[in-house]
Amino acid sequence: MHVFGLTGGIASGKSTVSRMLRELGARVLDADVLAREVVEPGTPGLKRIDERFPGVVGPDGRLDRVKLGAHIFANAEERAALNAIVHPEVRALFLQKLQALEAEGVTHAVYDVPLLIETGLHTAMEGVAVVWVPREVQKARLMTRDGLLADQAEARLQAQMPLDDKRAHATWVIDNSGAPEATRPQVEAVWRAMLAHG
Ligand SMILES: CC(C)(COP(=O)(O)OP(=O)(O)OC[C@H]1O[C@@H](n2cnc3c(N)ncnc32)[C@H](O)[C@@H]1O)[C@@H](O)C(=O)NCCC(=O)NCCS
Ligand SMILES: Nc1ncnc2c1ncn2[C@@H]1O[C@H](COP(=O)(O)OP(=O)(O)OP(=O)(O)O)[C@@H](O)[C@H]1O
Repeated sequence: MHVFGLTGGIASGKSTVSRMLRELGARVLDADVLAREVVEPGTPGLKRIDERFPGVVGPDGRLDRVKLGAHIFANAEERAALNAIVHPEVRALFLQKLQALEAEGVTHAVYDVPLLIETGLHTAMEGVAVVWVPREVQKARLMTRDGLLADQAEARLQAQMPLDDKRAHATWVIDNSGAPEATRPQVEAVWRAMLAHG
């Protein structure tokens, strides 16, 4: 199995690129989706979160994501504690999903992970695509999409590794600063390059 990483920054267009890859026939595993699955009601992951972060599991037995998000995005130590619970579970589920794809006969898969480079996982990938836009474009799209003020958008940008640093780890840089029509052919070229492996 050939596995490639896809990453970017907040509002850089990773979801847009992931959708284009799927349209081309790529099988894409999404770490954000896996991270939701491992904290479904009744999972050992949710039990550990409930123990470590009292009050974030509601009376319905579901994780209050807004509450936990407000808590961990404001505090690096608490964020690390959450990561220590969730990331190993995500890793195990990823390997399980990968095996299932392999059993289906899939030879090339893409793993879409916002924190791919921050967690060092990029070194385990056969290649890494980084969705890049200039910082001003990133900030403007973030403000528009999430209805944020400039300083709120700035705080979120500052919680992440800058895209200019991420691109230094890229096998392929997808420049999403133009119209989607300008991004699509780049995504096609990256998918062709991925398929050329193996
Ligand atoms: C804190 C939680 C409950 C907030 O949930 P919410 O539904 O509001 O956000 P969602 O999960 O859709 O994430 C949105 C984006 O936030 C960023 N983000 C999420 N978790 C983290 C983190 N631990 N550190 C830095 N950025 C993060 C990513 O860019 C992600 O794409 C949730 O993000 C979570 O459980 N995070 C820990 C797991 C994790 O690290 N997930 C990221 C990929 S494995
Ligand atoms: N090429 C483009 N031109 C104009 N707008 C775009 C383009 N690509 C994406 N956008 C818009 O920018 C915003 C961010 O894009 P998208 O949601 O794909 O980013 P993302 O990297 O997946 O973000 P996050 O990780 O925060 O979920 C969206 O509102 C999207 O519609």
